Amino acid sequence: MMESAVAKDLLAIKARNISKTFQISEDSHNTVKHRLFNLFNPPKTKYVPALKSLSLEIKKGECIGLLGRNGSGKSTLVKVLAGVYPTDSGYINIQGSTMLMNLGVGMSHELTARENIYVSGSVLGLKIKEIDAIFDEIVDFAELREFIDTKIKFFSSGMVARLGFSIAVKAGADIMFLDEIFAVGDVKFQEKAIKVFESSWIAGKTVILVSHSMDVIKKYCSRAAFMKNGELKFIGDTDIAIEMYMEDNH
Ligand SMILES: Nc1ncnc2c1ncn2[C@@H]1O[C@H](COP(=O)(O)OP(=O)(O)OP(=O)(O)O)[C@@H](O)[C@H]1O
Repeated sequence: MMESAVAKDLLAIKARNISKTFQISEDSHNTVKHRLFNLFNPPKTKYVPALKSLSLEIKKGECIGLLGRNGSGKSTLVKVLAGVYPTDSGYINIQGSTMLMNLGVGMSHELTARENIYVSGSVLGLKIKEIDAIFDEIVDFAELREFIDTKIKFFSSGMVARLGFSIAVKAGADIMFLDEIFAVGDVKFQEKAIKVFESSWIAGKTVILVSHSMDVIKKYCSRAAFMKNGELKFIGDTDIAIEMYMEDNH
């Protein structure tokens, strides 16, 4: 067995041989006629192997980039590591609290901004009193005070994303999975978001950054991983990972 190169207490994430396959049922029997003629021919099940026996180690305090073409498995990987999806097989060890951020995910559109702050905070493990204490900061950061009691189904997508970002900024976690977050809000909000990202996340947390922006990956990541068809093809030097990704795009 290969021994870990890094002492266990220095690792934030250790994953060994993790796999995830999605099952999709392809129901082509949409019409009554189709159904009648296909009574004995059930819908087909398709299997999508999104992660194929993948292993990686991420050190505490690292900012690591995750590259790969659409559908290569990046979002599935961060969701599995953040505990959103179970794996089919393999082993994952996470040291610290985790938070997954992507645009608007986890928000309930039938609830108001206020209610969403409390629900999201609870999901992140905060007690009601702890949410009370950061509530105003979240609302101010998101610049959504006048809409605080509005159901978020009436928000623009940028407003929903701002709310999600602000909750993540104020609630925080040891390990942040950031899936294409730099597209949040308008330019003014983006500048504010980058400032927070640089001062409190890059400086003090473990960050896994999914981005199609090579400039962002180059600027912040000490290492990067390249994925293709559910496999981790490379993890290491950022420039090499970027080169592999660029080649895969040709
Ligand atoms: N919930 C799901 N149910 C079924 N299949 C899924 C699901 N989520 C992802 N997949 C499939 O798994 C594969 C990997 O998808 P994933 O979203 O992880 O890719 P990605 O690298 O994040 O892509 P993108 O750059 O477009 O965000 C794709 O083939 C996708 O169709």
